[in-house]
Amino acid sequence: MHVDIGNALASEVSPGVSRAALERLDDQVADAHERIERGMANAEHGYEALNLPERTDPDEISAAVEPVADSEALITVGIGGSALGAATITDALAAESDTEAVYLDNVDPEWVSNHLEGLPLEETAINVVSRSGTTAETLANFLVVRDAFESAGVDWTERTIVTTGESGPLRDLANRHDLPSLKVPDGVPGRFSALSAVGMVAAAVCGHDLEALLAGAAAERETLTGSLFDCPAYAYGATAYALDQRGAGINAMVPYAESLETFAEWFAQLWAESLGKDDLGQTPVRALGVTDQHSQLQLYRAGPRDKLVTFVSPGETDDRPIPDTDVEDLAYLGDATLGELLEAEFEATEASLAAAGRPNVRLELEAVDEYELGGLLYGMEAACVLAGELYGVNTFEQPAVEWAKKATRGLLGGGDFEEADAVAEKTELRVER
Ligand SMILES: O=P(O)(O)OC[C@H]1O[C@H](O)[C@H](O)[C@@H](O)[C@@H]1O
Repeated sequence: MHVDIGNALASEVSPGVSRAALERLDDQVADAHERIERGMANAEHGYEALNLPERTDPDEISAAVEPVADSEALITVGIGGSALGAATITDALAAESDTEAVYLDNVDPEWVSNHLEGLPLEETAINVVSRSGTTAETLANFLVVRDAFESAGVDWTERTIVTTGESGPLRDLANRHDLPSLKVPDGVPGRFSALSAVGMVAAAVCGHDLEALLAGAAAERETLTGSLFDCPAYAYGATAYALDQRGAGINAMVPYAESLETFAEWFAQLWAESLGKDDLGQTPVRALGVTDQHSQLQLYRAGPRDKLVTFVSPGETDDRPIPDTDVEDLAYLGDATLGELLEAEFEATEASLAAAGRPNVRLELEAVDEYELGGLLYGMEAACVLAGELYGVNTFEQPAVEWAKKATRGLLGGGDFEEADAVAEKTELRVER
């Protein structure tokens, strides 16, 4: 991954960060890097995630998925960090796989039923992922999926792989049915676990190259040094932090490839859950080039100066010529390809923001393949850990998410939680038709 922060400089945009300020920030980056290296060396909670390129064993994952390796479809049941990393990888590489990868993260009943109805269950694998093994949405969806397999006369125990923590209800279930199971590595929070079994079981079932994913991540790990000027990941994390400090409290992630749309979702969880605490943090927004040029660009170029736009350039992609036409005004299109049009729109949009003095940063991939994806995921995780150090927040916890979880359990009779009482105490000011 390369990063270009030229359009974040104060000489070009506002808010922007001056070269002198970046130099000063680099001292803080050096201190943060020392802290990060120490955390990695001591396998501390969270920091341990940055050791995954060396710790993850691709052979263990390949062996676990062996019985279902050639499945026509794969249902991954998980949510948040237990789904988005896997989905980012398999969505990005979908064109290279014959396996249809489906993710059941939501519990919208109609949506779940629609997904299950179209699948050839006797040729479908189930990948259940939950670090805690207790997440209501995941466990509920798994029970629904199991039931659908049983109703279709398919033995789900032959087709299921479990990835979970050392203990918990899902671990018990895996043991009881003797299911192939993998462990969520210790010290790795869900949103930092894409490069472990959590994200890579789905990739393995879909036939992707796990070693290349890890090699790309390992190459990015090699760039982690004490200076943002030598490390793309730190350059991104430090620039995003500095811009937030100067008023760009929103970070719009805009990949210029359909295949990377899920990456923006993964990034949103990483950035929001890791940095959104103590009244601090930068709000991630998901967008897609070129589509959202025609819906959101107006705001990004002319709205409040509270945004950083992060572009992701996918590098080399398959191309398709635009057929010639005898309509004179459209003749210029016939000389181009769809890829050239996409690239021109990307460069034009980037320039249009810079010309309006709006900060933007470019993440560059050479291609959307395993190696580059491994580097992108690792690089953004390292950027996030660095940003967390600069903000001074606890990057690896998410206490605010727990409140609604408890309230939900309380409402469903799953225990006595005072949070559930607050639901009944809601203030109403209804406007009725
Ligand atoms: O993997 P699980 O324990 O099922 O957790 C899944 C997700 O749910 C939680 O609410 C957390 O906020 C996320 O960080 C986590 O990734």
